[in-house]
Amino acid sequence: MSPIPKLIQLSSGHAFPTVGLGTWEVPNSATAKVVYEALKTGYRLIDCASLYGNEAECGEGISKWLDEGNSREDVKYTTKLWNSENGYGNAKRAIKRCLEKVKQLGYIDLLLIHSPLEGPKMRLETYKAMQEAVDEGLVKSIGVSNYGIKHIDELLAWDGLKYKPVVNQIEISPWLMRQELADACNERGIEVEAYAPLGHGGKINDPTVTKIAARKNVSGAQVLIRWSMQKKHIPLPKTKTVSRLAGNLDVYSFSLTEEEIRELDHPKAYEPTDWECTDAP
Ligand SMILES: NC(=O)C1=CN([C@@H]2O[C@H](COP(=O)(O)OP(=O)(O)OC[C@H]3O[C@@H](n4cnc5c(N)ncnc54)[C@H](OP(=O)(O)O)[C@@H]3O)[C@@H](O)[C@H]2O)C=CC1
Ligand SMILES: O=C1Nc2ccccc2C1=O
Repeated sequence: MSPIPKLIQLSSGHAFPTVGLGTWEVPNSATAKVVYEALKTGYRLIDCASLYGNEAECGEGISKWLDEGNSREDVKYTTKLWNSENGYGNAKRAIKRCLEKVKQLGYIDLLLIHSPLEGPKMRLETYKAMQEAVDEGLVKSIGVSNYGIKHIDELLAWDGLKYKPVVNQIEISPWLMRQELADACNERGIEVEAYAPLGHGGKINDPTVTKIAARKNVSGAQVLIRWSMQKKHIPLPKTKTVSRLAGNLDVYSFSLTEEEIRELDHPKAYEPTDWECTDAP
């Protein structure tokens, strides 16, 4: 297969890394160091959310790396508006709060609506505030998370749409393939970001994963991250363990065969590890 590039271009025109670091449940006391070490290791995408409570610490880790002479354009920082931050005025205030937490960065690269759960009116009002944040230069690109096809099509059909969502961040792994949703995103020019690509850590020691990992002389985590990349997702593996960072990013120099991909695929499985709201009304 042809090599997977380190960067792709989003529909907003901005470059975006093909693997990122998840930061959910990274303790506040560890976040700045993990993020800084991740950037030194070569990560260029940090995924956070107002829900996670460690936005300021992510900003601290990124700033430390920038202070060493690195370029702001080379790192992408994502955050997400939580359900309670939906609604036009509410979202406007929340966006300011998000930016205030990482003010050294100057802007947010990618802002997502965390879920569709608040219903059609709130979803579109929130998105209106997000679009205005792009116009105000607070945010570079906007997108959605946990959206099903009907939520995406609602947004694409909205007469107020000015900036298409660049990504849909959803849980996808070999045990939750969501092929129809992923295909629909791709057909609409929306990149799929894969959260919980390691099954929240629970699939790293799966027997098939372990067998393939041994054959390739890589770790189980690397096999799962590479599976995600070969499905054209942008995986967001999380680790709070500095010694695991390098391995989880060392996923560009080997590839899985079509046969190995087939062995890993579980198209009939349905094993979400977090929440499920792609089917919300
Ligand atoms: N938009 C949304 O609704 C959601 C978004 N997300 C995003 O996706 C990210 C990733 O998902 P997450 O649920 O955290 O789960 P992951 O699938 O990334 O798994 C993380 C777990 O795997 C462990 N792990 C990581 N690397 C290795 C390794 N090389 N060897 C052994 N164990 C390893 C981690 O342990 P340790 O940390 O102890 O090293 C942790 O327990 C989140 O952090 C968040 O940024 C996640 C859920 C929902
Ligand atoms: O990373 C996350 N873990 C979660 C668990 C429940 C709801 C949202 C999330 C996240 O965004």
